Amino acid sequence: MTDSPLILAVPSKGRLQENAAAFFARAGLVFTQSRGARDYRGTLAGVPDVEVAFLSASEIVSQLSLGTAHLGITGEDLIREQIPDADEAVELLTPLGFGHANVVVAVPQAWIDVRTMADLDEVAADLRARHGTKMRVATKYVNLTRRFFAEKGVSDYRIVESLGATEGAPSAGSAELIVDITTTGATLAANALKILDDGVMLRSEANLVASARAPWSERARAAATAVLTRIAAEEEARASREVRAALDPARASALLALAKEHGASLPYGHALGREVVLHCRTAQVFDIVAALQGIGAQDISVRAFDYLFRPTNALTERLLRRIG
Ligand SMILES: Nc1ncnc2c1ncn2[C@@H]1O[C@H](COP(=O)(O)OP(=O)(O)OP(=O)(O)O)[C@@H](O)[C@H]1O
Ligand SMILES: O=P(O)(O)OC[C@H]1O[C@H](OP(=O)(O)OP(=O)(O)O)[C@H](O)[C@@H]1O
Ligand SMILES: [Mg+2]
Repeated sequence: MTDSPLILAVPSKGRLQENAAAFFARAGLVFTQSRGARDYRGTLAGVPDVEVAFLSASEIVSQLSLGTAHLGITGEDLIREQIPDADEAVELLTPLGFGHANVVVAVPQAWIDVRTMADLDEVAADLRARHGTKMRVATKYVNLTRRFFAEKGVSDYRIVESLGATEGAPSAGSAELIVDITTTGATLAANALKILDDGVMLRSEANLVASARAPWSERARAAATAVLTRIAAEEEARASREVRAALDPARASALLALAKEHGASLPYGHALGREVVLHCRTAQVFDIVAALQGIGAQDISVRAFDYLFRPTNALTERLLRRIG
């Protein structure tokens, strides 16, 4: 255990799979499934001490929670639903910009007077009075639903656990309303359901998640640092540009002021003769070019990077802060 490798859990199916593989590929991290396609374990080409586990998004959450995986990619909705003490068990290192979906409370469109969570109290009272039954909520997000309904002060209801086709429950007569995940809203619309005005329980997306309970051996830490450093260097590269120009060395102080004003850096110094090299935020490029022209710079070029390695990065720092 003291020398265990890093276990990296990645989605093997479903919506997150392709995006997750593309995310690692961008950072030059390529999975190899050594013993054929039916093998649900793999490695990362060129990165030692990493074992890749191919699992469902929900299984990834279980393993992060138990500490049988160190790092994983999964949806925040599943983290919040499946781990009661999520903030103790895991650290969300960074949202990944894909797998966006909202967990929502939806009711039949035909309920024209029901618009907010508070209106559900009346629905519940009405059901009780007329039929002597409890209002039923179909969902697989049992824990998120209990927490959210309690926060909103709605208590007179019963959960009907649903493992698929949740949106069909109201028309099938197995529940009055639902809690489910939605992206485009097409499935809700197809089932004549509407989201309550204050019924968005969680805005979820895929996250890179670290387990606080996994055995973080020296080997696992070093491997995680190698992986996170590459991911961070690729993100930093996309957010940055290099600007080069020819500039009269006598304009050095104007150059320093320009760099400061635009939040750019002069990584190789500002007194190297006529050639100047700036690193800046991608969004600042054209402002900086104009400013450089303004102080007499010539032959200005702008380049993108594949990777940009800084002395430290937010991902590694966040992990190390958490696991000590
Ligand atoms: N429109 C969407 N519907 C469902 N999940 C989505 C959607 N968009 C993104 N996700 C994210 O993807 C995660 C996994 O969902 P997905 O349906 O791909 O998994 P799955 O492997 O099919 O699991 P299951 O069989 O339990 O649905 C969700 O928990 C959520 O975080
Ligand atoms: O808002 P939309 O874009 O219509 O997406 C929402 C639907 O997608 C998911 O189902 P999925 O296709 O994953 O099938 P599943 O329920 O079997 O997982 C989810 O459970 C919703 O039913
Ligand atoms: Mg699904």
